[in-house]
Amino acid sequence: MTQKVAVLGTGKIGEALLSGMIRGGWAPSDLLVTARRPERAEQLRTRYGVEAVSNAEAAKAADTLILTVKPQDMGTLLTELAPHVPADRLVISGAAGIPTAFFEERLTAGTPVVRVMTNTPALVDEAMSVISAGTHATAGHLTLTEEIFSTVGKTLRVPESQQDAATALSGSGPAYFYFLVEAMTDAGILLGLPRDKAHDLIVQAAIGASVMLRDSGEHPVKLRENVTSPAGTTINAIRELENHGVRAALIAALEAARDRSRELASGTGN
Ligand SMILES: NC(=O)C1=CN([C@@H]2O[C@H](COP(=O)(O)OP(=O)(O)OC[C@H]3O[C@@H](n4cnc5c(N)ncnc54)[C@H](OP(=O)(O)O)[C@@H]3O)[C@@H](O)[C@H]2O)C=CC1
Ligand SMILES: O=C(O)[C@@H]1CCC=N1
Repeated sequence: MTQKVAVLGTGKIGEALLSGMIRGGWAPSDLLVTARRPERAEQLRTRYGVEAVSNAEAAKAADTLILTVKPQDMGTLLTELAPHVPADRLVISGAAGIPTAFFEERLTAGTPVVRVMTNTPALVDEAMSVISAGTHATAGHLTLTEEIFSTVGKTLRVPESQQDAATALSGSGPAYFYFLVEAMTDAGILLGLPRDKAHDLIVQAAIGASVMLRDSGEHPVKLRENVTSPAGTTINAIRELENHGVRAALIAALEAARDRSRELASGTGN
């Protein structure tokens, strides 16, 4: 039986997933989208050849509903949606922080819910999508969720108790790397390089390091040691990073992201 999937609240993450599913072979006729603004609905129709419908219509017509609104908008969306969602629908949440229990409390008793934290590299099919089952989600629901999200990259199942940590590491993760690239490009400017060249040097270093991290099978410490020659240049840089507490700053930063994910659990943003 063909599965019909609806993406509700098709913003950045919803569109990244939608486009990935189409690249992955899903027929646009099996996909529905919803948007808050008519011009956004029209944009999605034109770009992807999908039907844009109301949230209520999506709930009635699709077997699987993927909710990709901001955590602060999830309560309002669920209030609108709940009367229209039969208990045999699979509901997938892509929102940070909000536990599956939040959905289960608001939807018809027994509705299967799966929580997913993906990231923006979905746009280039290099996402990491971290998946957890709610109380009523079966192995089949998890497999279907993996099928959908594997169109945009890798997937990983974790217990829901690890989702806030996963959000801090991989949901927000790309932003930390962009931040580092931005800072190191500034360093290049300080050292007298033109901005475009500094950007290219750092981005290629990041790509090379990423591929080695993924493919070499070596521990990051070993890879770093291989770059760090005795009395060489790298150890001078590493000493400054340690002097400035960069390791401690990163640990504190990810802990703060994990804490914010926990705060978002209420669906109010507070
Ligand atoms: N950005 C990221 O890197 C990641 C985000 N996430 C999660 O994904 C979710 C979406 O984030 P993101 O894509 O960045 O946010 P966006 O604001 O880009 O997308 C959310 C979309 O939902 C629409 N919307 C809000 N309420 C409704 C409604 N009632 N009916 C229909 N559409 C509605 C918004 O419309 P309008 O355009 O009018 O505001 C917007 O287009 C969040 O929950 C976030 O936690 C997860 C992983 C990574
Ligand atoms: O910053 C956020 O809240 C979202 C969730 C993970 C990445 N972006």
